[in-house]
Amino acid sequence: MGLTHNCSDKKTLKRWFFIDKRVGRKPIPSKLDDVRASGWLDAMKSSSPPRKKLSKDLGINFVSEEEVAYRSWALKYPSAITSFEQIIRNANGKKIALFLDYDGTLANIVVDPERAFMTNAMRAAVRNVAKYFPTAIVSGRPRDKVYGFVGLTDVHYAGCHGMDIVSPVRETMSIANHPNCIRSTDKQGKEVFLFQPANEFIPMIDEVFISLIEKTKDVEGAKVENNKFCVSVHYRNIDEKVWPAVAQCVHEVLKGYPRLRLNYGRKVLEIRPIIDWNKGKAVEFLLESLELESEDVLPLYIGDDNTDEDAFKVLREKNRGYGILVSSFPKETNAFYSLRDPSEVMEFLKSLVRWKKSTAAL
Ligand SMILES: O=P(O)(O)OC[C@H]1O[C@H](O[C@H]2O[C@H](CO)[C@@H](O)[C@H](O)[C@H]2O)[C@H](O)[C@@H](O)[C@@H]1O
Repeated sequence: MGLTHNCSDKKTLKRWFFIDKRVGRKPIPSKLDDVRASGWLDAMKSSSPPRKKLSKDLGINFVSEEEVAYRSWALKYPSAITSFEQIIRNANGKKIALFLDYDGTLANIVVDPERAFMTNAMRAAVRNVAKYFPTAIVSGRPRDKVYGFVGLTDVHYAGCHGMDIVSPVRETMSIANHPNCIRSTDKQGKEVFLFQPANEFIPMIDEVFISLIEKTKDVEGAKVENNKFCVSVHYRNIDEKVWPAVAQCVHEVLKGYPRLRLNYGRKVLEIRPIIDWNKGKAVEFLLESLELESEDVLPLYIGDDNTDEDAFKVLREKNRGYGILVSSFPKETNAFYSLRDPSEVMEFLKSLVRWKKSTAAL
């Protein structure tokens, strides 16, 4: 009983499920060796581990195993809240610039990507912090979409993992003459640079999107998002037993597109162009266009996902600033500091504002 190439074959998908439930056998036919051998499944499983239930406090001083592991990990990546004074000391009078990821950083992870709203309290915190520090949001979502969620005009936006940036015009920028850097006007009528280095991939991304919608149409819980320069295939709401079939669909489609590659996000497979551009490059671009490339600027980048690692890496390697990883479980990272979740991100942003106000009053 082999699995056909066509993952939208209803019978095949049902068969996967049924056999596994009935006899507990692994329903992995040979074609799936591709996705297993290449480590896709392991990466899918580890991309966003489910929150383990914390053991109940039984009235005695009890710290769960997970908490012990987290605390020991946090010795290497200390909390940006408890290390706040240290961060400020290290800034040593430099101007702080803030880069913020969206999903999992400014908004909690939720089952429906269309409903990943940020709270009004978080919006107010971002609005306030942007009054005192240059602030940019760098998201995997299309720029318009993330703007739709955030709705603030005083922050800068880079969408699609940095493949869709609007920035102030700066004639001296090396990238100003790049064919994909065009002058445009923003919603307020201001002249801006629109930098979309993966422009030529839009038709290819549309094609892949249509083909993945078709192939996954019978997979319960599958969601395919067209993010203009990349495609997200969400498996958060798919039964884990069907993940190999979904991985296989994506694998099959990608075979026909050697100029596209795969990234793992939080319960999402992200297909994107093979170009030398990522969130790290986007941060460098924004630092330059916002005239923040000087040594007197300390960039802080807060993010929760694998794609944010590119930005953490740039800051670490260039010894420029600090990455702050948002994670409630231990994870290898290029960040320097950590925060557990968006509520701690909000607390950190508020601390920055309080500190700025207190020093301004001196
Ligand atoms: O760079 P980000 O702003 O973090 O965007 C990355 C992806 O975020 C969204 O997916 C994630 O959040 C969803 C809502 O909480 C969640 O349902 C999903 O499981 C997460 O992977 C977005 O939908 C993706 O397109 C972005 O690439």
